[in-house]
Amino acid sequence: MQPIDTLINARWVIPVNKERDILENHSVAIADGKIVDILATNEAADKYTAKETISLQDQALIPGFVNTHGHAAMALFRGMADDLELMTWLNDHVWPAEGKWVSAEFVKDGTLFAAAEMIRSGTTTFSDNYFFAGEAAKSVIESGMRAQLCPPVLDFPTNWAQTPDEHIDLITEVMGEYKNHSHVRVVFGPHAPYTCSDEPLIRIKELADELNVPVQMHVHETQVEVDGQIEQRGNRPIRRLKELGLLNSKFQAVHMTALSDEDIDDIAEAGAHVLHCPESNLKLASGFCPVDKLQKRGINVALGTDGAASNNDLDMLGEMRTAAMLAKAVGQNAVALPAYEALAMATINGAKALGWDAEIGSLEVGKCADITAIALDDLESQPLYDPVSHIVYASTRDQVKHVWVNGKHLLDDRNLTTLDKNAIVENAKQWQAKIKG
Ligand SMILES: CSC[C@H]1O[C@@H](n2cnc3c(O)ncnc32)[C@H](O)[C@@H]1O
Ligand SMILES: [Zn+2]
Repeated sequence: MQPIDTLINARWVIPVNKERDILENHSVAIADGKIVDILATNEAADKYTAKETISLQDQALIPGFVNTHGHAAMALFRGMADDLELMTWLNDHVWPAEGKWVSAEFVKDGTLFAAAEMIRSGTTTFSDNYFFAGEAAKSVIESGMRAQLCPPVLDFPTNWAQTPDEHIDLITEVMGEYKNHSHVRVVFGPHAPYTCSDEPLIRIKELADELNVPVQMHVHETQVEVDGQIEQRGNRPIRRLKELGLLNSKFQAVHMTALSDEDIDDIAEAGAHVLHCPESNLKLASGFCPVDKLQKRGINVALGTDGAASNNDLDMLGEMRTAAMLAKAVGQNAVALPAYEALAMATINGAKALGWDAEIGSLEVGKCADITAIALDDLESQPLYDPVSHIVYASTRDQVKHVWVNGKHLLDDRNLTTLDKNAIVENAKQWQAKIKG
């Protein structure tokens, strides 16, 4: 008998591996935060003595969701400015509000608030494109989640820094603090082609190469952006980034609508990743990312919610369903993005996009035990022919019952173990009262 920390028995284990397996009546054995075995439940009891055994009847274990793009602390602006197109939303509402309210305290509180929502909807790793990254990092660690932090660089002053160089210096400082951290990675997050001139982008490219870190950026969010950049700089945004040397296999391009065939060639040749945020794109009427076309060119497409101020939730189950539906509509092809591929987009593709796939993104021996359990026992999940179909097309986040990160139980039968839900709700209400004035 081999000693382990945790044995989870489940009706289904969906590893999201290359074989696209669905394993029935299987168990996941965990020791030192890692998956050490996945085996039939009737064999597990004879092989392992676990400090803790958890049996989940009619629940499915999947890899924790990887939310590849968002602005966590903006959860405190949820519902503040709805039903607007991107530039009106940013210029007339979001940027003025950020100028008034964003601070170290706002980011600490907002990131904890967002982390609580993400854990309760099955996300184990997220990417955060926001200011005061040092504060965000502390909240990530408190929550027990993993995060890629990509603090922004903009041409204009923000509450975090006055100049592009000051933004970059602050980013490299936080990067140094969290070098080799197991749960936090810090990368560059230049905001967008229309807010970043060549000079800071060239400096970011040089530093990213030197430090071997990714770059994440909003690119081709709308047709208006593309047309404006052609007029202002004589180039399409993706081509400009290629010419500046930024487009490579560590580049994470958020949104990617309004794409020409040449844009797709540029992304495919570079091996860059596309971070698709379907609900934010729909709500801001930004445009459509041609997911099916990109995947057929071998481009890795991952999934993100964007911030709760434009989505308006941080729910990867909902995002996955929307992505699967929208891919069919945009591709005019009902076969586009089938259920298992949508699940892969929300898990292993996200891990690949963040360069974290050696450790997370699938349930495989040797990987970290970042696991989400979804209940499929209630009326809404019957009859059940295929658990993956139900997870993608017929499940809601209240069905997320358990979440583990690195083997640590962060959500236990829908109760947060690292965060105080009532205190977080109270704190969010206080921010709302202040912001509303
Ligand atoms: C890059 S982080 C800081 C910056 O980005 C703004 N932002 C939030 N959501 C979006 C979006 O969908 N497109 C462009 N910019 C966005 C956020 O408010 C911050 O100012
Ligand atoms: Zn965004």
